[in-house]
Amino acid sequence: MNKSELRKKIRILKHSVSLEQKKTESNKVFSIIESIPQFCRATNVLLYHSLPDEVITHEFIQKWHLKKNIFLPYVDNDYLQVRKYISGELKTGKFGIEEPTGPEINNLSNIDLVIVPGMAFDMKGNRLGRGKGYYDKLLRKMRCYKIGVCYNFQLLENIPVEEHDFPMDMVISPMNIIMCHD
Ligand SMILES: Nc1nc2c(c(=O)[nH]1)N(C=O)[C@@H](CNc1ccc(C(=O)N[C@@H](CCC(=O)O)C(=O)O)cc1)CN2
Ligand SMILES: Nc1ncnc2c1ncn2[C@@H]1O[C@H](COP(=O)(O)OP(=O)(O)OP(=O)(O)O)[C@@H](O)[C@H]1O
Repeated sequence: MNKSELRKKIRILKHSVSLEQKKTESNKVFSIIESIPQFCRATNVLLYHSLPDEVITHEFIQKWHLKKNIFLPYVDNDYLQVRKYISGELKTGKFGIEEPTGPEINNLSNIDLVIVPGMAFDMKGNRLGRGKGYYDKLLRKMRCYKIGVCYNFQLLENIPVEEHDFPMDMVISPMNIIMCHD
């Protein structure tokens, strides 16, 4: 199956999960994240503000934003830029995503951990995104630990990989913790 066929398949599967189920599964994913050392020792965490079909981050952002520095991406033409999340300071951007309006950071090397959404991930840490290449371009500029998060049905044995795709170090679903490097 190629990338666009896979996206179609995942989109259909996403409709079979209720909001209640999504909330329960998202809580599981983020309680796993709270237990892993890469999160515990991180000061600066790049998260995402979830869309309705993604692992839900809203409560997690609220819970942690005063204890750690939480950063969120925003779409700037063909690239993602990063801003610090400040409570309540969000504005709907391109694609209907709530984006931060706080101070912009240029130095991505200060980010300790990035938590990445995806349409699907595989056991090697490969990621299938929404097909715009935004995260691929951002992640290759970042040296820090990268965790992909998804629901169980989004974790696949293999997904097609292209040269520009950037792999995760770990993938977490409610039922699986995949360490992607040997
Ligand atoms: N919550 C969240 N924030 C994110 C991303 C994401 O995937 N999730 N991004 C990850 O890159 C960036 C935004 N990229 C996005 C790219 C496409 C679509 C989207 O809705 N695409 C439609 C098709 C729209 C079109 O082609 O015009 C779709 O998937 O149905 C959304 C976000 C930055 N912020
Ligand atoms: N590092 C890069 N530099 C330039 N173009 C890139 C880069 N990475 C990806 N692209 C372009 O982005 C397009 C979409 O790539 P792909 O289908 O892998 O996106 P994706 O990872 O699924 O999406 P996203 O990262 O936005 O969630 C491709 O046509 C590719 O040419």
